Amino acid sequence: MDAELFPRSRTEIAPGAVHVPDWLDMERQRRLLAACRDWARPPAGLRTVRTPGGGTMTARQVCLGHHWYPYGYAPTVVDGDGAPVKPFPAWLDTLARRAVADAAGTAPVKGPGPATAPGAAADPTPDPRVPANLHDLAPYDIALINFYDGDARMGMHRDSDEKSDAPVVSLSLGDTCVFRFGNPRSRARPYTDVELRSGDLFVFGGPSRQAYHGVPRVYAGTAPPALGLAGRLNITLRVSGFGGG
Ligand SMILES: O=C(O)CCC(=O)C(=O)O
Ligand SMILES: [Fe+2]
Repeated sequence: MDAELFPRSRTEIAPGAVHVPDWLDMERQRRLLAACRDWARPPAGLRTVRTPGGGTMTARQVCLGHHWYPYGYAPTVVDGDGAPVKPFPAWLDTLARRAVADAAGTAPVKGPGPATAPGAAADPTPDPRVPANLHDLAPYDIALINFYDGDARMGMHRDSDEKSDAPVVSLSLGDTCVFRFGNPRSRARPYTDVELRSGDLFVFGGPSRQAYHGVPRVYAGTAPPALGLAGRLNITLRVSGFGGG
């Protein structure tokens, strides 16, 4: 869409942390946005997250599969309306596996393959582009969907409440942000600031699975007009490792 002076390309930001620009085309972005709008509805919809210190997170959030709250997971919205968390659909697991394969650079094809309609049953046949070892990964079963509007941002943190070291898959829709990706030891430098735009994929696993990361800035009004979203949505897909579903 943009005529870039320097085209954006797949980049390894840190060991095991890969940025794949423009992974979702506009049609897939629209479908994912429509799904997010459904998930955001009550019950168990978009909520403001309160932190134990008495503060609130500026990004509002909705979860699928397992409900995240600071700092753990529950089957119901224990810090909200108490409703059961919405189910994690099989098509998001398929999408996450394709994302991991594409980010690893083991799959020649860019993009998530045939569009999978939200709500559609997952295709049971293995995707030939997904390397065999990915089929051994436990299913992705958690989605955290963060909505950033106004001055929303997210402080440096680790995704450490899961019991699996499977890579975290992050998809961005809407406004461009600065995604700060650091190291597993501290919130401080070294870190790298990456611009995440609508449709971009970011995967972090391996030695970067426990790296600190955050969103210091969102550029309001930068979403592609064709998407029809004011603000930014981020969808992070994770493997719980909790066992027993
Ligand atoms: O919004 C983002 O890009 C990051 C979200 C995130 O780090 C999280 O939900 O744990
Ligand atoms: Fe995170």
